[in-house]
Formats: sequence, structure tokens, C-alpha cells
Amino acid sequence: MPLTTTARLMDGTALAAEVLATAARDTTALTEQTGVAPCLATVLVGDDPGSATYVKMKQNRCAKAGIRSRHVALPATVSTAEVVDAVGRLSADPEVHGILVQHPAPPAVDERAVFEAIDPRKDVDGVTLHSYAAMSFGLEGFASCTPGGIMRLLDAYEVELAGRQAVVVGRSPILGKPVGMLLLGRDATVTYCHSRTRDLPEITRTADVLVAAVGRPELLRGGWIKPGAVVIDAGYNPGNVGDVEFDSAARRASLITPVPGGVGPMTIAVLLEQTVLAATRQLGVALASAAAGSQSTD
Ligand SMILES: Nc1nc2c(c(=O)[nH]1)N[C@@H](CN(C=O)c1ccc(C(=O)N[C@@H](CCC(=O)O)C(=O)O)cc1)CN2
Repeated sequence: MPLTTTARLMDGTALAAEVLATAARDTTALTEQTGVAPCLATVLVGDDPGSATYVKMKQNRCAKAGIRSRHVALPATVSTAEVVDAVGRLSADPEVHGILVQHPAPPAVDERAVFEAIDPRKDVDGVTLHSYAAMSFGLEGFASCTPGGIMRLLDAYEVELAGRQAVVVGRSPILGKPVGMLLLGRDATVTYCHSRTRDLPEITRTADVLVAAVGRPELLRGGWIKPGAVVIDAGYNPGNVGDVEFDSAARRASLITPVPGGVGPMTIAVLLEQTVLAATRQLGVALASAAAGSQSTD
């Protein structure tokens, strides 16, 4: 039977291409003005193939935009102190403008301690406590990339947020928690759901804007979605499967992000955009572009 999809797709691939094109133009302008190209340092601890793929994708995107990258690979057996030391050296290196530590670190490594070794001015991935606090208070800083990308998608599709019910399923430090804070900053009424939430479907059915950020393949079914809701699937499970059962959800939603091609590409686009912005600030120049002036997290 043919699928009847009623929801409009939110095209993250197309929006990311626009953001990346601006980042590339800004990189050219910055490099011409200062003689220095922005540089993103990537840190990968351990040998998780998925993480290695994401880091490679980030490096490839950097190369296409004219952003230099520096890579630090550390074995899974490394101690927290050694990773903190490596990140600390990148923080102190004036040639590095942005630092990305790929999540998750192996269980024996204290990821929070590692994140906190990132100089907040170089925290283009928005993972430090400083960035989280600044974002929560609507102050200048870098948003966590996936939440930042989600907000850009919502704005591009002119989704009204003020006064709407937003439900975030998931409370991870780099995805669920910060996206809820960004939605709150835009005057949505935010409910967080998590593994101890009772009657999850009853709560998700109240959502005008539903963000699935739980990391469980197709957990959220069509019947859990309020007719006409905006559904953001931030799941990145193996095999490119999201957290939302797409076909049934698309029959109820008004707008929905696909997986792949929705939130994922925006994560990397925001990372590059923030890297260029970090370099611009550190090099003490002003760029006229939209990206350089559009980093308000309020
Ligand atoms: N330090 C961080 N670690 C992690 C983050 C992050 O933002 N910072 N996010 C995720 C994984 N991630 C980036 O690291 C990521 C996931 C998915 C995609 C993406 O573009 N996916 C594509 C499909 C990919 C493919 O074709 O294979 C899509 O959805 O269209 C980008 C980045 C965890 N770790």
C-alpha cells in the first residue's frame, strides 16, 4: 500500500548547505583580512567506528570550507589526566580557534573533566559548563551544536515557539538538556521526559513541538504524536535510524525532520559556523556576514 505522508519535511541537508556556504565565504574573508585561516582541533579518544566516522565528516566539511583542522587521536586505554592535558594544550595554542572532543569518550575517561579543559572561547561544540550557563541565560557563547541546529531548523520553517508546548524526550548534557533551555529561551513551555517518566505517550501527545533526543530507535510512534505537531527527530542510532517511527509520525505531524537528512547535517554546519565565529573573535576582526552577527542564544 502506498504511504500517504501528510507532514512537510524539514530539509536539514539544504539548510546545512546554506550555513556551510556562509561559513566558507566568511572563512575566505577572514583569511584574506588576517592571513590566518580558522582552525578546528578534533579529539577522538578510543576506537568507536561511529565516532571516527563523525570526526572524519567534520574534517571533510572543514576542508571544503577552507577551515584547517588538527587531529589528536588517543587510545581507549588513556587516562583522564592525559586527555585533559592534551585538550589543555590545544586550549593554550593560539593557532587553534575551536576544539571538538568527540562524545562519547570511553567509560573510564571522565568526559566532564575533559570538556572543562576546553577554553570557553574555543568551545565551538558548546559542551562546557560555561557555554551551557551562557546559553541558558541568553548570553554570548556557543550553543551545543545539535540543539543550535534544531533551533535553526525551527526558525527556517517559521515554527512559532512562544507559548507553545514543547516536549523534549531525553536529558543528555549535549542534546536534551540544552535544547530544552533554548526552547525555554524562546518562551516555549518546556517539559522534559526521560527514562523515569511515567506514561510517556500521554505527555508526548500534549506537544506542539516534540523533540526526540533519547537514542532509542523508533521509540516514539505515530499514535504518540498530537495531530499537527512539529516533530524533530534528533536520534542518530546505528543504521541511520531515528528515535521516531517516521512513517506513522509523518501521517500525524505538520512538519517533521527525516533521518538521515534532518538534524544530523545541521550539527556539523553549526560546528563550522561557530568555529569561524570563534576565530573571528580571537583574531579581533569584524565580519559583515549574517553568521558573524547571528549568534544570539536568547
Ligand atoms: N562532541 C560531540 N559529540 C557528538 C555530537 C556532537 O554534537 N558533539 N553529536 C553526535 C554525533 N554527531 C556528531 O558528532 C553527528 C551525528 C550525525 C550526523 C549526520 O549528519 N548524520 C547524517 C547521516 C550520516 C551518514 O550519512 O552516515 C544525517 O542525519 O543525515 C552528524 C553528526 C554524538 N557525538
